[in-house]
Amino acid sequence: MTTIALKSLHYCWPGASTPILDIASFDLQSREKVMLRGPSGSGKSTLLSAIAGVIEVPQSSVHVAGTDIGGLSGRDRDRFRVDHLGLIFQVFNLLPWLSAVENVTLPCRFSARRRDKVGGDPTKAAERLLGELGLTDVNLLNGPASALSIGQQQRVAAARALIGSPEVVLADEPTSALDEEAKGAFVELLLKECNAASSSLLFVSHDRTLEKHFDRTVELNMLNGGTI
Ligand SMILES: Nc1ncnc2c1ncn2[C@@H]1O[C@H](COP(=O)(O)OP(=O)(O)OP(=O)(O)O)[C@@H](O)[C@H]1O
Repeated sequence: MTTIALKSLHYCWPGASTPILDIASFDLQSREKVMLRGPSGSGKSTLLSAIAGVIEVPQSSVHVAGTDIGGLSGRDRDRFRVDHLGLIFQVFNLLPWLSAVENVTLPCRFSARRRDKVGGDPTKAAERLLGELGLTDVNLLNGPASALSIGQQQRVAAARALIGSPEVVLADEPTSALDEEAKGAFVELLLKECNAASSSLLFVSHDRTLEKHFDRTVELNMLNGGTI
């Protein structure tokens, strides 16, 4: 089954003279784990924004988890995003005044679907996920997120993306702040948890050493119809 289906995807940032995205077609299958590579400025983050419905891409076809994103109002896109997508960014965007566990349960506060998929107490689910990702210290789990190291914040961001088993996890260079050993270990954990949640993963990275962990690698320059 296809989880992401893009057809004739074009996008030009306001004021730019050429489109940054010009993609004839791209599919991501259910449970597939794909690495997206491309030079800096080639449009990788822009592509994730189009898939997440953060930017509008008129006259393009973007289907995610069976829904035509372009057919949704802004409000429905926000609802769709929290119901069906897990997002991990380069900057982890944790709420510093909440604890690690409270950050992880946030999607369940905003999405009944994610809460139902947890099928029990979201706090317990958050603690389980954080434990799987190697965070078990109760003081860390219940203390403010502002007290966490970069590597710990990244695990919290991953658990927040995965809670309630979204169909798709989009990760934008989440390993860029980590050393070589920590990068590989984090990707392995992320893939294991995506498998457990039956989530597809589109993972942006420049790092060729991580390629071996994924089902396939897609070069944005090859997808993009000669815009670069
Ligand atoms: N909000 C925005 N407004 C206008 N132009 C933008 C905006 N965001 C990105 N761009 C432009 O779109 C192009 C692609 O940026 P994008 O961040 O998608 O690339 P990237 O491949 O993710 O880069 P990097 O690997 O450096 O993160 C760049 O030229 C950038 O300046």
